[in-house]
Parts: sequence; C-alpha cells; structure tokens
Amino acid sequence: MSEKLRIVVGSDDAGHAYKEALRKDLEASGLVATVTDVGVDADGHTAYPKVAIAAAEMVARGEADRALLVCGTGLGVAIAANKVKGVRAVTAHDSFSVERAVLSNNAQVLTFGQRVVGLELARRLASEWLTYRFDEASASAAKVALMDDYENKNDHENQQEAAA
Ligand SMILES: O=C[C@H](O)[C@H](O)COP(=O)(O)O
Repeated sequence: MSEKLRIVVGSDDAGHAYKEALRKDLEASGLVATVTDVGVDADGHTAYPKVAIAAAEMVARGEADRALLVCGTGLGVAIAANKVKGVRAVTAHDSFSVERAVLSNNAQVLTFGQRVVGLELARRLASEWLTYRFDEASASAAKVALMDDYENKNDHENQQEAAA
C-alpha cells in the first residue's frame, strides 16, 4: 500500500454527526497518517463554504493530501471547495463513483450529504476511498491536466489584465 494519507475533515452543522463518526474511523485507520478537523464542533454554526474553503486550502497548500467534507447534501461543500485553485472536489454516494473520483479525476476532496446517504454506507465509502491512489502514468492523467491547464491559463490571463 502507498504512503499513509494526511486527511482534513470538516462539516457544517447539518453534517456534524457524520463528520464526527468519519473522523473517528479515519483516526483508527492504518491507511491514515493524520486527521485534522477544521470544524464545526457540536455547537458550531459556521456556514459550509467557510469550512470547505478552509479544508480545501489546506489541500492546496500541501498540508493535507485529501479532504472529507459533509454538509446536508454534500453539494455546497463540494462547490465551495472547487473554488480553491488546484482542488478537485466531488460529491459521491456510490462505490464506483468514489473509486473513479480518485482514479479518473484525481479528486482530492470527497463530500457526503448527511441528509442523503446512510451513515453505514458513508463509512464504507470512506474506507474504500482510502485504498485508491491516482496513477500519474494512467490515461486519465492527460484529461485531468486539461483542467489544470484551463485553470492556470485563466489565472495567467487575469494576472496580465490586472497588471495592464
Ligand atoms: O449544500 C448545502 C448544504 O446542504 C447545507 O448543509 C445546507 O444548506 P442550506 O441550509 O442553505 O439548505
């Protein structure tokens, strides 16, 4: 098995219970090096974009390998995490999508909806997720690179416009 993963977990209040359960599973996993919890705590009411962006920024800075985020649907935290440059976040509630999120899309962020998926399925999907590693030599790598190219090109053009 590849190197152990550094994982950041986060949720809003709608995803708090699942985030707590998943964090405990991750902490007990032999495939995980570290778990960082960016909230919320039991009394927390931080809006989902703030938590998701904080977690995704840790991934973008290289402080975490992956993030596992939970909100009511999983959608809001995915949308917010995808605003962070270099981050690919997906919501996936089935086994095949979780596998392909890593092997096809090199997504570093997986999100669940506490109001959508059962807890035991979410726990199983998270444990499967830990076993996958993106293969930079695979045919999928060139497709992922197209997204990075687009993001970097836009960034460069925006910087040039700002400087003009
Ligand atoms: O995507 C958003 C989440 O589901 C969130 O937990 C709930 O958001 P809402 O309160 O705006 O419906």
